[in-house]
Amino acid sequence: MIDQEAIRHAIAAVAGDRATVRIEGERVGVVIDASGLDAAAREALEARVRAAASAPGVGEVRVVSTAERVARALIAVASGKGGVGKSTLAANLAIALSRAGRRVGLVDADIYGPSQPRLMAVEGTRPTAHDKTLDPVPTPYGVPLLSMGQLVAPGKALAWRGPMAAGALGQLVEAAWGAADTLVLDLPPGTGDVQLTMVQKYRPAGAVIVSTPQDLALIDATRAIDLFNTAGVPIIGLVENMAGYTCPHCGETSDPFGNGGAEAAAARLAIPFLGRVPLTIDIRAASDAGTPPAADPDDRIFAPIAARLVEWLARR
Ligand SMILES: Nc1ncnc2c1ncn2[C@@H]1O[C@H](COP(=O)(O)OP(=O)(O)OP(=O)(O)O)[C@@H](O)[C@H]1O
Repeated sequence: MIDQEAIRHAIAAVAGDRATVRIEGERVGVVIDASGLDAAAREALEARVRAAASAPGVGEVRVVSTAERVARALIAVASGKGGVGKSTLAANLAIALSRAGRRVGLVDADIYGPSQPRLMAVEGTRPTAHDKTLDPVPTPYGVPLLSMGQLVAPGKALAWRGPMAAGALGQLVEAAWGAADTLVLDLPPGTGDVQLTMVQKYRPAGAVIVSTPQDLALIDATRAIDLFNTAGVPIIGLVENMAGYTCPHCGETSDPFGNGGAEAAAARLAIPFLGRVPLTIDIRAASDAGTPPAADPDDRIFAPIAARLVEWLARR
C-alpha cells in the first residue's frame, strides 16, 4: 500500500498548485502547468516532482509538462481595395518588427493574390507538416512565412466562400510558430464576407489599415475600418502608402494627390496615423527582387512605423 496523502503532500511541497496529481494503484501521474517557465526551470521542476513522487511502494512515475503557451498577438494588415501596397507593407512591417526585437511570423491570407513568397524570396518552397501541423518556411529575413500560395494552386482559392477561406487560414495561424510572439496577417483586399469571417474567427489583437491618398478620397479605407469595428477588433492605425513620389534622379518628392490628406482623414476617423511610405522605384524594384527595404539597416521608412506598433503592443 502506498501512502497517497504523503505523496500528494510531497509533490505540492515542490510544485505548489502547478501540479495535478493522479494516483492509480502503484502508478503516479503528474501534469505540471509550465506556463511562464523557461526550458531549464521546467526540467528542474520536473526532476523535483519526480523525486517527490518516488515514494516507497510506487511502481511507476509519469511526469508531463504542458507546453509553454506563448501569448501571441495577431496583427491584421488590411485595405479597402486591392493594389494599394498592403502586401508590401505587411512584409516590410514584419521584418521591421523583427528588427525591433519582436519574434515575428508572417501569414499570407491573401487568397486573391498571395504575393508573400515572392516578396520574402522563398517562391516555390513548400512547407512541411508534422502531425497535421504545418511548419512555417524560414526566410532570409528571420521572419518565417506561411502563405495560401504555398497550399493551393494559383487561382484555385478564388472561388472560396468565407468559411472555406477561414478554415484554410486556421491551418496557417495554428501552425508550429514556436516562440513567435507576433503574427503579421496579410488579409485579402476588400471588405466582403471572406474578410469578415476570417477576422471574426481569428480575432486579431489589432488592425493596421493601408491606403493610398486617392483611396482615402474614395472612402475604401473607411469601409475597412467599419469591418474591424463590426468584428470588435481595435484599429491600431492608418498607414498612407504611395504618399508622394520621390524622383530617383533629383530626390525631390512631389505630391500628385496632395499632402496631409491621410493625416486629416485619420483624425476625422479618430484613429492614430502611423506614418507615410513614399512611392519610389526602389520600393517596387526591391519588392520584385525579394529584397524588402525594411531589411536594410539604413531603413528609415518602416522602422518608425514598426516602433509605433511595438509601443501599441506593449500598452495593450
Ligand atoms: N511605396 C511604394 N512604392 C512603389 N511601389 C510600390 C509601393 N508600394 C507598393 N508598390 C508596388 O505596387 C504593387 C502593388 O503592391 P502590393 O502587391 O503590395 O499591393 P496589395 O495591396 O497587396 O495588392 P493586392 O490587392 O494585389 O494584394 C506592387 O508592384 C508593389 O511593388
